[in-house]
Amino acid sequence: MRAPEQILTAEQMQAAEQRLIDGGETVESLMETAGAGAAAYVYRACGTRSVTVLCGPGNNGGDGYVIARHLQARGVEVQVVAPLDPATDVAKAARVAWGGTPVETASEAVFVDCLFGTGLGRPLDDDLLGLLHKLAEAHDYRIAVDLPSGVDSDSGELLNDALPQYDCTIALGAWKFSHWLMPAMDLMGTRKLVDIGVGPVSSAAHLSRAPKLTAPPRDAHKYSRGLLCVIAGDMPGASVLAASAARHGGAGYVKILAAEESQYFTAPHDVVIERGSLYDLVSDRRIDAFLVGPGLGLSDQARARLDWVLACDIPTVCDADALTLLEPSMIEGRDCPIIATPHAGELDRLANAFEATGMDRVEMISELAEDIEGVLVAKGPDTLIGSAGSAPVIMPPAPSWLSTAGTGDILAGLIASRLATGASSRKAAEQGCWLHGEAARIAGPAFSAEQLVEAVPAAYSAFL
Ligand SMILES: NC(=O)C1=CN([C@@H]2O[C@H](COP(=O)(O)OP(=O)(O)OC[C@H]3O[C@@H](n4cnc5c(N)ncnc54)[C@H](OP(=O)(O)O)[C@@H]3O)[C@@H](O)[C@H]2O)[C@H](O)CC1
Ligand SMILES: [K+]
Repeated sequence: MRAPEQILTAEQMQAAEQRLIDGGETVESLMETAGAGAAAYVYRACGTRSVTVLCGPGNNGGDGYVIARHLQARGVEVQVVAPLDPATDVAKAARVAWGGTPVETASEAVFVDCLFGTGLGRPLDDDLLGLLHKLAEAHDYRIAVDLPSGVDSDSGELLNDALPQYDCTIALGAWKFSHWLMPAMDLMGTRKLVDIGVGPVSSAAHLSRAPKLTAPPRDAHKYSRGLLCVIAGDMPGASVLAASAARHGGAGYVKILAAEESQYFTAPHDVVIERGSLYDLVSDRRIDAFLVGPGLGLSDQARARLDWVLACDIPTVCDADALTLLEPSMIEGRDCPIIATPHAGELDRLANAFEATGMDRVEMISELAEDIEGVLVAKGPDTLIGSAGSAPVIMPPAPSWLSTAGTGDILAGLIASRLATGASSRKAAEQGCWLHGEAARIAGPAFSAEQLVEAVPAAYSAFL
């Protein structure tokens, strides 16, 4: 069984390679499969346009010699630039099998970067970086094999300040984290994956798969579909926006719970505003989920409201100000999960509050999910979802137009709505993110938060 969405660390990739070799493959056969698969992608993208392959000293370079040989066999004119001789036996053999003579530099149509892959251990030195840029600039179509040279495979960090932008990146065997994490993600261009027989790796991270949502059963009613209560605070506008979005996320009934003395505000007619003491309002046994945080404020009253909601031990989404106020003591003794939806700044604050510091972002998200005994949605251009006891999930990139005020409130509302329908906390988080990203695609360029909300029903139908 293939696992095309799994995302492997360099170490997991090596172990998977070793299992294939233990199962009868050889490094040579793996490199041949990888190189032939990559050459097929290059040929499909570029036909017989002339190609320059930059080969490094390791097996990424080895791939490059295999690619050069396969392209030449298809009648493509190929130059190889090899600033460093092959250091591994299999790469040396690949170079011999290619049989050509490398050139110092070249200026053709297509550039194929096989300088470094998952074995990059340190920043490129100035000579190599200069050559990489010079070749990239001398070609009008740029392909990176396995990874753009200069990125760190596991973290998505760039080991050199400025690296070339690619039109296409061909991953070998499995996705690596840097294919889907910023800033490396931005260099990739379109991403392709060459299957070399790597099977499922237990506990591997994976790309989130589009959800399959359903219509309510025939005998459904608003309570059976789920009652979500959004807690209003000092700035009710954010909770109104979250509640407006939640109406379209699957829950059958959305209310806003507001303190008696809070400022007057309005909401769409199909969102009920209940005013009164929170103690009384949250005691309704029909409540299936809470959303607390959007517009909550950071006052003592806000902290008290958060404390009380968490003490109810009902599935709860904590967003925005609730993440600034959240302390470990507030979730002690809870059985029901919480879903935290921090942006980068709130993530750092949570990491300090829960002492999950000194680790890279992927580890931190998994650690924090364990600490809050729930799910953590680390929002960004590369959204990562960590959940207690499970491997991390990475969301496919969503439109950059989401970088506008209010879209965080909307995401929180959609996740909370999914939670109210009875979806598990991890599924609710993924489904909410999918609805959010699809609504953004449907809303098109330069949408406002309100237009994003209006696009959610069409987004929902995309997953039915
Ligand atoms: N995973 C698979 O299924 C397959 C992967 N393939 C390809 O193999 C590479 C990984 O190969 P590896 O040799 O481990 O790594 P690299 O090719 O990236 O290069 C490592 C060599 O480069 C040297 N190195 C590292 N950093 C630098 C640097 N900044 N400057 C100069 N030299 C550097 C390193 O030597 P050290 O000095 O660090 O000891 C290594 O010599 C993978 O990405 C795939 O492309 C297989 O082809 C097939 C299957
Ligand atoms: K490369």
